Amino acid sequence: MKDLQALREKLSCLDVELLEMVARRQAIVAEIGRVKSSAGKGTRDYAREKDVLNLARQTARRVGVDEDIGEEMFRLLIRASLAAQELDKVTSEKTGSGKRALVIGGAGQMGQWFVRFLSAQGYSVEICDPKGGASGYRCYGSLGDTDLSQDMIVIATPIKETRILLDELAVRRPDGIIFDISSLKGPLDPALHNLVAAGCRVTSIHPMFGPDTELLSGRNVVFVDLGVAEATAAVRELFNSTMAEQVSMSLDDHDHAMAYVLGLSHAVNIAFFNALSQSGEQAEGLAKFSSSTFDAQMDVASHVAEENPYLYFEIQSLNTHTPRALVTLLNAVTQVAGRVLDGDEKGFVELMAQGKAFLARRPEDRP
Ligand SMILES: O=C(O)C(=O)C[C@]1(C(=O)O)C=C[C@@H](O)C=C1
Repeated sequence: MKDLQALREKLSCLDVELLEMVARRQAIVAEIGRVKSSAGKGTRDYAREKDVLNLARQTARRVGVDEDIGEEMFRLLIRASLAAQELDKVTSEKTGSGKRALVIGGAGQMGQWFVRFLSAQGYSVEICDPKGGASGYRCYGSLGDTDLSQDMIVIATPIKETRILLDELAVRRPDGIIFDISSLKGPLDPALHNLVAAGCRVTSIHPMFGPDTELLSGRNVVFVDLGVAEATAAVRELFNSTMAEQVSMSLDDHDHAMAYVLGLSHAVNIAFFNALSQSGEQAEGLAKFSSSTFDAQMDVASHVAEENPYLYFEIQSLNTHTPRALVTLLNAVTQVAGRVLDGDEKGFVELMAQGKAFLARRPEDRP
């Protein structure tokens, strides 16, 4: 027993040293970030990352550590480097210095993300939300309480509410740049164009990431330009100091894509956990025999089950492209069932081959 305690104490000392070394690494990484930034270089350097990971694998092999563990550790460290360098860049560029921003729906999850993001850029952020705002921010209970004199107005509210707010803004015609972050654009089409017609500087974006996201590398922000180039350029500028991929799309192409990217993937997961819950099986029981595929699918499904069901219903029901996506899903399930129940091995293998060929076309460099 004494030996065990002595060994654990030795191990704890090493763990502390390991973390001290991580801190030293991060200090150097911060310096590298500033050097790259002042030389006008991008934050991410894939070639260098490859070298870092190769060195990690080689060293792991030499010292008798599993190579995958060596690589995993350094992937994690690189992610931490990128997140720190990105935040440093966003904060140091101070794009919003001396300017005011209003986040409507600033108490919601994505609203809070924008409050933090704009504050980091140096904006003086105000919140409009009946639920109140975070402490330290000026807060309005309703749109009627502010004179809308802010330089930037973000609308981060549910889709139906956004439509009403856009109509109100079209009447009041604020001077600032206006943008919404809704998951669907079709339901907002008339209201957005109303604002354009009213002479407002408005654009529409869709951040393709959740409110917990800290690092924008590998994440997409979709821009739906409404013909007011100045507004789109101003909102693009907000993301220029980040590593987010800026993607342009028309309003209809956006909703068409979202019927699959959001609608189909949500529906598959909702169907999956409901099939399980209606099967009579117990989650605890299944967990005992779970396979890696089942665990991975359960993780995604659990994530979906935690999301806001009202928002998820809006994403399904307000998209005119949803019926097509859902019918495609029904057909696909029917096909799988048909080939299995008919004992059609050749057909089943063909289905899997088709899917494999489709998936092989995904780009490799995802975060
Ligand atoms: O070498 C750099 O440019 C770094 O910023 C350091 C580092 C790393 O953590 O090793 C981080 C991000 C880059 O994409 C590559 C490597």
